[in-house]
Amino acid sequence: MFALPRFLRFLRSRGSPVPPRYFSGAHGTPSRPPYTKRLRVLVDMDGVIADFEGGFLKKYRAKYPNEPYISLENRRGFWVSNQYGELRRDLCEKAISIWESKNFFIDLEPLPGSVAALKEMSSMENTDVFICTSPIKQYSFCPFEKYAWIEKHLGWEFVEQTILTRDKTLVSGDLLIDDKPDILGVEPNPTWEHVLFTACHNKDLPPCPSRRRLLSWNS
Ligand SMILES: O=c1ccn([C@@H]2O[C@H](COP(=O)(O)O)[C@@H](O)[C@H]2O)c(=O)[nH]1
Ligand SMILES: [Mg+2]
Repeated sequence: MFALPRFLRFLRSRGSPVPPRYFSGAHGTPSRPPYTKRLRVLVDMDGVIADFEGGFLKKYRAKYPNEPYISLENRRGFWVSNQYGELRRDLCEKAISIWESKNFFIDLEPLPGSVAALKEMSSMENTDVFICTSPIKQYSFCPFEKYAWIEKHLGWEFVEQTILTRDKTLVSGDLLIDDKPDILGVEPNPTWEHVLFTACHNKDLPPCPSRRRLLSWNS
């Protein structure tokens, strides 16, 4: 399990220079002196840099003060709507209504340390950082607000680095930092290695020796 400083050292070790014969452009000309292979890090948004779970619970309790709720301590499983539906069938729709509402995504708080960590990673030599996030299908507000959130908290330059996709397996990268335990799509062999970001809903999953975990953005 990584804490942030060790994770940053790991990134530095992954972004090491490679000899020119392994990395050249057209006609054998060097593509990017001094012959380095750049490390491409894909970073998820909800549950990794934006506090989706905390923002959801706050707005759910404000909208439905008399309904039962699930504390963050007791959250299990990636899908909030499923766990609320198991609590009581109609609560599934009530949960969905929260993130389908205007201002849900723009109002999310950054997770502690996430903004500084993204800026630090993107300033590292030979490292490209992209935000890779799945918008909800009810698209009235979510895609716009995700871009607006990124500009607000990370700056305009990160908007250029943003990928909105419902299928992350189609995006190429070296690492994908994501809180979802199973990232599936049409591509059975994505190029990236999934680093599981610890969140309230996945904290109790048994350790998996083949998968790295990042504990948080704080050291
Ligand atoms: O119960 C839920 C919980 C989350 N969502 C939405 O899924 C995506 C998750 O995106 P990631 O890029 O994997 O973080 C996000 O848009 C949530 O709003 C959901 O639909 N149901
Ligand atoms: Mg996520």
